Amino acid sequence: MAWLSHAIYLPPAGGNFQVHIFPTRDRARYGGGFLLRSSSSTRFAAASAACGRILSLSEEDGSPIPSVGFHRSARMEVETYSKELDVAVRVVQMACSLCQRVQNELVGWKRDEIKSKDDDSPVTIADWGVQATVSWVLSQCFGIENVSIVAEEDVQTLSKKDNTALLESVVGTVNVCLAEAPTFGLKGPERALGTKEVLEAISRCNSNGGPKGRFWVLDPVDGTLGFVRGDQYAVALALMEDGEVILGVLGCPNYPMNKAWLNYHQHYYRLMSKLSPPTSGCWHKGCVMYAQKGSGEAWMQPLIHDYGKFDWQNCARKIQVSSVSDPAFATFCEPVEKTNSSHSFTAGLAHSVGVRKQPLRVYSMVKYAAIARGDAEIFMKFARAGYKEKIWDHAAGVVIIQEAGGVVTDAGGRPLDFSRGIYLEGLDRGIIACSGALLHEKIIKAVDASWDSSNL
Ligand SMILES: Nc1ncnc2c1ncn2[C@@H]1O[C@H](COP(=O)(O)OS(=O)(=O)O)[C@@H](OP(=O)(O)O)[C@H]1O
Ligand SMILES: [Mg+2]
Ligand SMILES: [Mg+2]
Ligand SMILES: [Mg+2]
Repeated sequence: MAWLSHAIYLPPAGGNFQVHIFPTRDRARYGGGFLLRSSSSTRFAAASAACGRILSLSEEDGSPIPSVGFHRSARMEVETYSKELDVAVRVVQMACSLCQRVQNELVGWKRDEIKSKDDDSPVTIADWGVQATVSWVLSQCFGIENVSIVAEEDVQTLSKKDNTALLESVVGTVNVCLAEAPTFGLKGPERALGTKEVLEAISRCNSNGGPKGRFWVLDPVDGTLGFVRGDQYAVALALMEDGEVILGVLGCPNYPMNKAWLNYHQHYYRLMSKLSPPTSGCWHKGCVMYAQKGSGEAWMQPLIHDYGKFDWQNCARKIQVSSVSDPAFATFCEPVEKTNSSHSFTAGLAHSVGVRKQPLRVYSMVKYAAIARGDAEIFMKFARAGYKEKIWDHAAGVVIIQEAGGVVTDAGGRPLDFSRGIYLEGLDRGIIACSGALLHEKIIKAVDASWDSSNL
């Protein structure tokens, strides 16, 4: 925890600058928090990035700051998350490397290595492997007693007697990945983990979330269906504090830094690797996006295979949502599977607001990534009645879109509530993410106009 005193922040490296504080009325974007503005616009980025979540604000004499107005001088208690963000980005990079290795071996997979869960959704070595790896690394970096994780997978299937070969594969995959930790600037285990330790690491992710305290939210492989089909998927890690998403990191191993390579990627997979990749080096490496709430910035870096040789902060580039606000030129994306979201309802909505392009159907939170970096303008998801959205399917993506300048709410225009356990309780009808407020408002109105006549 750090203090911003008299509106002058002294960064650890020295130097100082003024920070002006504005209460924000933009609840959908900032959840009613405070915005920081430095006295010089060039310093704004540094100021907001340097400041973490604001815990309290008061006048110099300690009296509370009124809720409106402009403050030149204030005391500000902030929580900084630089270590958490650094570790989260590195471990997501490691997890992407694990997934790529497993996906590349996919062709040789036996069917029994892809398991079906009770809801018939698939789960693989990569899902368990990433969950074990992230859990182990976070515990190692922050202390086992300080780490609480809400995550998708459990050990039920893996612990069954007839799945010992599968469990062995998971343990092997985790150990190969953890052995790489030093190349990502992280500490690996002194000796390979045993079966018990891997199972423990997976099962430790048993937090139920909620409105208080700090916990991580992990979807080890989001879009497992896309993953097993050789298509898009994401590794999603978020940090929550007192019910708010503070950090979001999204690893997208098949989503190239440059959109132009995406078509190539799809073509490449369709032809089952009969093509040789383009010569431009890292086309296939995918990307990792990340953002810290309230910073007003979102970043993207390529998948990196050797952190030791890489100055990752310098190879990151800032991302921003698209500036297109005319629906006629907008692209809307949605889930691939129509069982996950009503394609007919969104087609009607798109038509009624004047969207002309065909929907971009993409597996996983790569849809959030597409909005955050301006490859698409609208994301809509309307699950069937009775389905409850889980926080790990959205947390990381939401904060990244918001910090890249976009808007994410439910269909009633309210922010998604991540504070009520593992589900997005109280979600009104569906999820709408847009690059800007204008498009967002149009979609919300269109939902209201057509909801009653829908079968949802
Ligand atoms: N019935 C139903 N309705 C809505 N959502 C569901 C449903 N079943 C599953 N899921 C969750 O959807 C995650 C994948 O969502 P997507 O939006 O990427 O859908 S799709 O794969 O593109 O069709 C997927 O995440 P992963 O399990 O991590 O792949 C699920 O949590
Ligand atoms: Mg799943
Ligand atoms: Mg998921
Ligand atoms: Mg998953």
